[in-house]
Amino acid sequence: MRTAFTADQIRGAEHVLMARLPEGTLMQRAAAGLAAVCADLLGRVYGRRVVLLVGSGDNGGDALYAGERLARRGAWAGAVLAGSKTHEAGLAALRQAGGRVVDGSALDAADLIIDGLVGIGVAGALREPYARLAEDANAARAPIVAVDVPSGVDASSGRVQGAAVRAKVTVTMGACKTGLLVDPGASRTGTVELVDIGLGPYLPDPDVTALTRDDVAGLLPRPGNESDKYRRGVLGVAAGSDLFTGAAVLAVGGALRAGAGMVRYAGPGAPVTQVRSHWPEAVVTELRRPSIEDVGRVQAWVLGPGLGTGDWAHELAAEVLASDVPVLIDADGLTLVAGDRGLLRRTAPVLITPHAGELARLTGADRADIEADRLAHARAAAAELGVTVLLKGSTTVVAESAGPVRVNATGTSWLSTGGTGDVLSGIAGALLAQGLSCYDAASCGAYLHGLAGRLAAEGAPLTAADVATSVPAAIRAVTGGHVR
Ligand SMILES: NC(=O)C1=CN([C@@H]2O[C@H](COP(=O)(O)OP(=O)(O)OC[C@H]3O[C@@H](n4cnc5c(N)ncnc54)[C@H](O)[C@@H]3O)[C@@H](O)[C@H]2O)[C@@H](O)CC1
Ligand SMILES: Nc1ncnc2c1ncn2[C@@H]1O[C@H](COP(=O)(O)OP(=O)(O)O)[C@@H](O)[C@H]1O
Ligand SMILES: [K+]
Repeated sequence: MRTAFTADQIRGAEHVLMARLPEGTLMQRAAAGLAAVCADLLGRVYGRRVVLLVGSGDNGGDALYAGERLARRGAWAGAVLAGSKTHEAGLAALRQAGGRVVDGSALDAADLIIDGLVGIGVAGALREPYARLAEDANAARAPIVAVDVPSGVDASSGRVQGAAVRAKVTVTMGACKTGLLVDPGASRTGTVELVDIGLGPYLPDPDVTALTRDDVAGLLPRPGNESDKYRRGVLGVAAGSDLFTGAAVLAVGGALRAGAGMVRYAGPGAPVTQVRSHWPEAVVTELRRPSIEDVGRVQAWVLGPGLGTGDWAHELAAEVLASDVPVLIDADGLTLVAGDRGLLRRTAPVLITPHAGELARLTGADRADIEADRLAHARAAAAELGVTVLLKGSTTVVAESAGPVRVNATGTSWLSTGGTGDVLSGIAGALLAQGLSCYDAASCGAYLHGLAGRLAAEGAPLTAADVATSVPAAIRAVTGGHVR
């Protein structure tokens, strides 16, 4: 499990550790790790031009001491001093090693730029001259190594409020910061390299986690020798309408590929015809009235993709939500719930899978605000509605009212095409039906969906149906595909 922490959590741990060590020890550990990553990136250090962007805090100190180390190995090291004050001991060390103070024009001829403007001590958007220096560094041809976090990215949320450095590598000290895993910050971060400064024993429970391949392999249900289709878990899918037939086909497809023992599809005539012709494996009930009475037993429901939002859909949603099994609510199901919160009053678990626009409809928050601070909004919605929230988008996050938020890192922007969300609801629904909790079904579902997207795309456009087709390959990639 990967873990990440807020700036406050890191500061708290650093405080305890620092009290036990001689002054300056942590900064030297940080600078040594930073210089090693820079040297790797440069290949040859001797004679290369390294420009340090140095802010007024300890982040600038890290950069100066790393510059000192590179200068001792023969690099040309020039520090641009951006703040009203400078880490004096660090600057003296740099000078001692042959480094110098330069102005921003040195960025143009740099082979490598070290961003030590600000780290976890920053509040709000970058001020001048930091903001302009961040933009000049982005415009230069040299790669940027960010110290701790790319300056301009909020370490605790991933929020970017103005100019921000776009790093090739972020060398983060002690532990990963939440903002490095969540967009928009994550897309400024490049590769994350963690430098161990001995913080581990002093860290609290993480703010966010990200499942690794091994975690997912451990969580995914597999049929045992005694399994049959009912014991593996039957998923009901209430989706599709005469207007939207594709959503039903895609949700059922995602569910079948993700290992449901059986999928029972329930809907009106037009999607029924489509689901039957695409998926002979599904057991289909054509609904003449909005009732699930004749559908048969299921262990979980997916409710909403393409369902419509009229009275018929509302009645069907009420019936599904009156059942005593977990329900995943997506798409039109979310619009229905937004108009009638009372539908959520139930004792069995609920997993909602909105994109930012759907969450905005549910909570009244502004869509742009949700995209700017996904974690806070997902957490708040989970607490307010009493459900598990999987918030889709460039970074998918899974939140419950308490505990760490799970962030998914497997996605690809090729997934931003119509219908891929319907496939995700089928995948996560199938995992719910197989007995995973909402939290695990959502986070494993997002992991497999993202990976299936990557496998389907291979750097070119994909369709939602391609994503469903690639789910078994994604599962094989996760589990090692043992033949039993
Ligand atoms: N505390 C520790 O034990 C360690 C800290 N380390 C480094 O220290 C960093 C934190 O250092 P600091 O707490 O000094 O904070 P930073 O260096 O991150 O930033 C604080 C400075 O930035 C200025 N500032 C704040 N908001 C700004 C804005 N919007 N625009 C421009 N300037 C702004 C402040 O006036 C202050 O001088 C970490 O990110 C890490 O790089 C490492 O040396 C490892 C050990
Ligand atoms: N830029 C992106 N990077 C990674 N994944 C993305 C991106 N944009 C969208 N996605 C993913 O694609 C899917 C789109 O779902 P959704 O918005 O519900 O579309 P639809 O309703 O058409 O199915 C979600 O899983 C989302 O996380
Ligand atoms: K930085």
